[in-house]
Amino acid sequence: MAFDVQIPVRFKHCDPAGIVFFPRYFEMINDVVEDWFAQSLGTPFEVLVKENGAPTVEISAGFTAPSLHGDVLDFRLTPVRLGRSSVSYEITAHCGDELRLRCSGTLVYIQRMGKSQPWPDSIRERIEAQLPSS
Ligand SMILES: CC(C)(COP(=O)(O)OP(=O)(O)OC[C@H]1O[C@@H](n2cnc3c(N)ncnc32)[C@H](O)[C@@H]1OP(=O)(O)O)[C@@H](O)C(=O)NCCC(=O)NCCSC(=O)c1cc(O)c2ccccc2c1O
Repeated sequence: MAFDVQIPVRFKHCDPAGIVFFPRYFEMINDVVEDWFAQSLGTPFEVLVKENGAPTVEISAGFTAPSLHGDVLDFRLTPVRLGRSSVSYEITAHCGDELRLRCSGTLVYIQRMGKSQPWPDSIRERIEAQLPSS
């Protein structure tokens, strides 16, 4: 089961050429992950960060067509691997039928500013239920 969210391309996202500048895509990707935790995993980051964290340890992205101010991007996040303390995901963003980006990333559940920790059962169970093989 995937998590879907729309993000409109705003003036602040665009470079002087009028297209989304790539660091802004990484901010959008983080927004998608934050929304996934809040809306789908039952743990908003503002709650999670009180005693824990979830830093990204690996991320890669490919950009297949430019996005313009006013476009509405349909982001889809799919968790693809769940470990003891890590989760790997894939994200796509489309505008209409056109693929604009692909991304794969891994984040790790940690003690605040510390070492990796096993996922709490409440989060683990929700991610497990969303893995493609489930
Ligand atoms: C995150 C670390 C502290 C982990 O180090 P540690 O020694 O505790 O654990 P391990 O090395 O044994 O690994 C645990 C776990 O992670 C998997 N893993 C580690 N590295 C990779 C990798 N490169 N690619 C894929 N997977 C990896 C490993 O296989 C283990 O998996 P299991 O499932 O088997 O447990 C340490 O790595 C670290 O500090 N890294 C630096 C992280 C960082 O600075 N990232 C930069 C961006 S910060 C960021 O994005 C971010 C920060 C926050 O504070 C947030 C807080 C809240 C929400 C989001 C945040 C956020 O996005």
